[in-house]
Amino acid sequence: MPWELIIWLISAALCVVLVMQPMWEYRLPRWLDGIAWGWVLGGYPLTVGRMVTTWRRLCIAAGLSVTDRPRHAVIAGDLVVSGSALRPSVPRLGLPRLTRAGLRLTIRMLPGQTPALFLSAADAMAHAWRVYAVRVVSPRRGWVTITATARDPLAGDATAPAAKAARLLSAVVGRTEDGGAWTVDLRSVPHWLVVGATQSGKSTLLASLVSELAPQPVALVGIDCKGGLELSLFGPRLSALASSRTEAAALLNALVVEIGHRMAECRAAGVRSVWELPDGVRPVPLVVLVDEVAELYLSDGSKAGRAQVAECSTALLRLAQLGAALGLHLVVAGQRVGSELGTGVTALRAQLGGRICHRVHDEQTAVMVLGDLSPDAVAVAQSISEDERGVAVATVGGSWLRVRSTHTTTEQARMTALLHAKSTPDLPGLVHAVAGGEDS
Ligand SMILES: Nc1ncnc2c1ncn2[C@@H]1O[C@H](COP(=O)(O)OP(=O)(O)OP(=O)(O)O)[C@@H](O)[C@H]1O
Repeated sequence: MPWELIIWLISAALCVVLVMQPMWEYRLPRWLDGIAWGWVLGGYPLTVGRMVTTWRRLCIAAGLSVTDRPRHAVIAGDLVVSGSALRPSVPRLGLPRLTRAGLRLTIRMLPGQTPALFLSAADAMAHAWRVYAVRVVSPRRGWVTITATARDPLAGDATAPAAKAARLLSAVVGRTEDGGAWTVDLRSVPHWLVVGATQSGKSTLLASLVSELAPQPVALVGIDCKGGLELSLFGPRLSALASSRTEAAALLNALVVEIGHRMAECRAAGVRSVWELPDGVRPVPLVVLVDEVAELYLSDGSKAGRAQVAECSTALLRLAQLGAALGLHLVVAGQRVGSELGTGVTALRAQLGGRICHRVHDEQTAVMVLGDLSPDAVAVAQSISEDERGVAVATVGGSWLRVRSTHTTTEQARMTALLHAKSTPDLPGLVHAVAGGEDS
């Protein structure tokens, strides 16, 4: 049977299966819910066909080919002809593996090639394969992983795929561009920095995070120097809330004292972290949410103001440096975290290993958030438009991904906080510190 006929028969069979989708889809097991069958049965085979047929031409046109022959040849005596070899080598196309929203393949680079070459060819690949976007990362030396996304999975209403956080301090806060659940896991990455212009979706992300952490046995502590406007929504589920810089300084100092106690406990038990303490003895994990961090660093110029900024800055830095092993986690949000706020904020930023960058106004902000960990993500963060609220670039498992938070409304956040108010751990030391700060 000629190949053409086999391909035609397979295509016809796939078309019939697609047309009959309503008749068989409801019989499928639940774990197959939400699969884009149009992509699986139609788009995926077509895209693989395009990849196979265009790969060689694409590599040559996009500069991904190499030639192992010399660029000139001696024809006779001192007559030399130079030029490009007629048949350059191209990297071997790996096996395209199906994902929920597209496909992924791994390619071994040829000697002398660098990931930057493939990175700059990403747009050409998306064009040749007619997919929404292509992303290239290099998980290990000599290899690149190419992820093609069929359509933008972050467009439209952003509800996270039905997934449950697997363990304590981990929260499913939205979805990723490859169609999976976006999980912020504070046990793997203890501290996070969330940056974005006004109305980009920072508070909504914090609301999703709090909604996920609220049912867990953790203490949530808020610092919101915008008068508590944002975080007071979660009031019933917060163990303490500071709504001015004076209160914040008092609360941060009380947290430093708390981690001092935890350190002493660990030392007495001969362990290196609270996670090694037995269940009944281990202190409750603390998650400190800071909204608009710049407010902690901006002083009115007075001596007292400067002293308070220094106090907050030192305390936050100590918490970031020592907190992870002692069950204290920071989630710090703001519009900018530049060096204009002082050296303290730069030192703090270096301690916040998890980064989430929403839409930003300028390149420097994106560089500040992602430049040191994922320089190739800077341009992607800058391309987030005003309409893409809640869309961000986030560091995920040593790499980065475009993500979108679950759209948690003010009302939903308030209800969740009320519902789980009973699980709020009592931390009188922190509450007294805030009250003391309020009085002074
Ligand atoms: N994931 C999302 N999906 C849909 N809409 C969203 C999403 N995230 C945020 N929004 C919408 O964007 C708007 C701004 O969101 P949000 O208040 O979280 O931004 P922000 O960065 O905290 O702003 P500000 O700094 O001014 O407080 C809200 O109207 C919200 O409903």
